[in-house]
Amino acid sequence: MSTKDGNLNDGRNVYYAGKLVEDMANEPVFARTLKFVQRYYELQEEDPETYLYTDEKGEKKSILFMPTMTVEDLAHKRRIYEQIARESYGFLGRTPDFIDTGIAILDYYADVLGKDSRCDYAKNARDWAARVKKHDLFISHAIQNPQVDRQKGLTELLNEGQEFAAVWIKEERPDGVIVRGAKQVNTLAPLADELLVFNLPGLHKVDSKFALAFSLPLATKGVKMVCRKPTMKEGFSLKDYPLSGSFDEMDAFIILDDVFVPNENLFVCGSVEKSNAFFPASGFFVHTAHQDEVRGFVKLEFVTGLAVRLAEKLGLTGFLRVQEMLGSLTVNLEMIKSSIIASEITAHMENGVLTPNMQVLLAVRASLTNYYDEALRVIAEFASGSIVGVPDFREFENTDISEILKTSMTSALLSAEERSLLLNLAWDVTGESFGQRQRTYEFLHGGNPMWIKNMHWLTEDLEAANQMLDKVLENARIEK
Ligand SMILES: Cc1cc2nc3c(=O)[nH]c(=O)nc-3n(C[C@H](O)[C@H](O)[C@H](O)COP(=O)(O)OP(=O)(O)OC[C@H]3O[C@@H](n4cnc5c(N)ncnc54)[C@H](O)[C@@H]3O)c2cc1C
Repeated sequence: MSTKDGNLNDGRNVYYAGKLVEDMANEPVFARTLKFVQRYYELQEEDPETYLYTDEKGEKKSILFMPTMTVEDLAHKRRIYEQIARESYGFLGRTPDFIDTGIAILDYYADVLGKDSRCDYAKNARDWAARVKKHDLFISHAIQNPQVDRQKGLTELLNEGQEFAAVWIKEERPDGVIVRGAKQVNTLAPLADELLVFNLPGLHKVDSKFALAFSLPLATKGVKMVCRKPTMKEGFSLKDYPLSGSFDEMDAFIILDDVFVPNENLFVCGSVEKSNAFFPASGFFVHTAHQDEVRGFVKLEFVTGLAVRLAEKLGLTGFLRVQEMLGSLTVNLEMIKSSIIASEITAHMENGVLTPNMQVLLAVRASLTNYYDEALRVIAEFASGSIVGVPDFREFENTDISEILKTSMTSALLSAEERSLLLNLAWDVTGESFGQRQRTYEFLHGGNPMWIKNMHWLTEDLEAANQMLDKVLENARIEK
């Protein structure tokens, strides 16, 4: 049973539309998206030269598991991320390649996890990475805690009786721990093989009960995934909903209801210091960011292309204001493309792995949120009221109205049906719940932009700026 095989009826507890899902394949919202997630595996069969590599044991593995040693390795992986993202036009954010990037280098970073009297966490992480690579498992990740009260610490909340404000160690046993709690959103978890649970940095000394990182199969007893409402519209064709008809990237609220985590699945247990180190010091943060920004670039490319297409087909390109708006979008796109390449060229060796420049990737992440929004605003403005004047596509087959409808909606640039298709695509991206979820995703999935910017200025190299400032101030000071 695995994502790769597509048989997900392994006893996992997925709650959707008010009931426990009996057969995942019978729910279109899962089945249709799964097909696109599985493209990741199909590409390996279709083009093994590009999508596989030979590891140190001489075994063929997904190229995503290849540790990056040279700038060309990073560039090669970028091209792979791009191709995988193009399968969903960038609208599936958490395809298997995202966590694969961290698994690829975990061997090199695992020592940071150390060991204690319970177990050897570094070995656990290495064994897990080897298993994930061998079976090419799809790992979903759950980091962010439910938004209960961000002004209070986790221990304080637990003492107040909030058992689901985060995931905590309820009971310690010689062979493992019982954990309880929740994570607020986990994208594509219902379709994955395993769940990787960990914390962002920020635990306090008193929070040792919350200091955890572990992975579990989704069918583990006590793991409950409660899905949000669908954005996919059933009963309509792709002509009406070209994107939302295919790519509902389901998000779920994760409940861990007294779940047993065996020692061998633990990567952190009880150490606040290790929990705070897990994301940045395991290499996951930076390597997943490389994949994530490339995927974001593909999506930005898609919406930029859509804006240009709309301007052309709706006869808007003669207006100076429209030309400036389009230029702004293509400038944004070029900035993102070049910056991703810059993050590779300015990479550095870390723990024996060539690691992209995080400062550049964070700049991309912070900018993408704004650039994506800008493209959406341009699309909405260009498509204007036309976007909500598009009929149900079935009207084009309705003999009562079809002829006059086609005549009245056709322009010199577009037939009625082509015009409706294009506007439906624009509506999917800007207006539909699908588009709104995608917008929220771009704004928040990589962390609150507030924190990204906070991190960025604190770590920016401003030495040259400071030297100039010192010089100009000194010159002014010494003037007689
Ligand atoms: C569509 C979507 C998919 C996602 N998928 C995943 C996933 O698969 N796995 C996963 O782990 N996460 C996922 N996320 C969660 C994502 O990681 C978080 O939403 C994101 O990190 C923001 O955190 P938050 O929602 O807890 O907001 P918070 O950081 O709590 O921010 C909420 C508000 O409170 C303010 N605030 C919070 N703390 C402070 C403070 N200390 N000081 C001042 N102001 C503060 C913020 O400015 C903001 O206005 C997803 C999110 C979205 C929207």
